[in-house]
Amino acid sequence: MSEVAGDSLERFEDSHGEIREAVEEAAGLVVCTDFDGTLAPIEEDPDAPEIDPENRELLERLRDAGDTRVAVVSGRALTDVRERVGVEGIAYAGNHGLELEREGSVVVHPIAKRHADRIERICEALSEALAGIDGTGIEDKGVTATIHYRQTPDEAVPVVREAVDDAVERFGGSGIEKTDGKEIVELRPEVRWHKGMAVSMLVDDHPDDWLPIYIGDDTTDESAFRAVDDGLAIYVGTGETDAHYRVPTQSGVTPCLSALAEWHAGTERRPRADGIER
Ligand SMILES: O=P(O)(O)OC[C@H]1O[C@H](O[C@H]2O[C@H](CO)[C@@H](O)[C@H](O)[C@H]2O)[C@H](O)[C@@H](O)[C@@H]1O
Repeated sequence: MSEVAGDSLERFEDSHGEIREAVEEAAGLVVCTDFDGTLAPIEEDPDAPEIDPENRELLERLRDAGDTRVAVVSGRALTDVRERVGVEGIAYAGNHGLELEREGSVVVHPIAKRHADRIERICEALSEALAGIDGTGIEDKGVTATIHYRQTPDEAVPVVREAVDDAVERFGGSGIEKTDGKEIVELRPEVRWHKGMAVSMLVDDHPDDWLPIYIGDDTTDESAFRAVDDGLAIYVGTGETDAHYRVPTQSGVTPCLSALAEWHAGTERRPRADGIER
């Protein structure tokens, strides 16, 4: 991973020349983006985030540009992220890729589905165990769950984490694993599947000369950055990352999407190898 401060990771805004060239040389774009902290700012209340309206318009513009695939790839449940983004005719991945909607049809990872009842039991146990701890939230997302402690008093955070460990031990068996995110602990089935694999599936739907792009801000986005290693991986933030470029803050995502849309729109379409008009 590259350490951002003072290392070789270039800012998106300082690299317009090379990024524009990559976009203009590509026959098409597969633009995948994370939701929380990327399309929408991080909020104290996990239920509060709304997509920045300009980002919604830019996703629509990219969708309509021709020779593009747009996808939102989120840790939220599929139905939740689809509603928050509100753009029709694009792909969505929910629950870190365990749920994938392409061309209107939804596939849920079959092993993850089988573990959903364990996730439910853990959430129920945690609702009781954490009822007295102000500011702690449990988000049951079906095949995964998120325990939020952003608004929990600092001294109570270890208590929350311990309660999560206990509940997983009692009801999760060996099938449930824990991961950390931004002021959250997430519980998910122990299956070899992550955002990067969902992104690879989306990219593989398209010819090799299309440019894969991923924009994200959190640890779970790192697998997706690696999945687009031959394209553009854009990290939102100032931490360590495997991405190629960074925008330091969420507000930098709009100019980034806007530049990609503008450069792609200005690209002269090459004739397709199969002779079909683009
Ligand atoms: O993959 P993402 O779309 O980035 O989703 C990751 C998690 O995002 C949400 O939690 C985060 O955002 C909340 C609202 O800004 C914030 O309160 C929380 O502290 C963050 O961790 C969401 O609630 C989770 O389900 C997602 O897994």
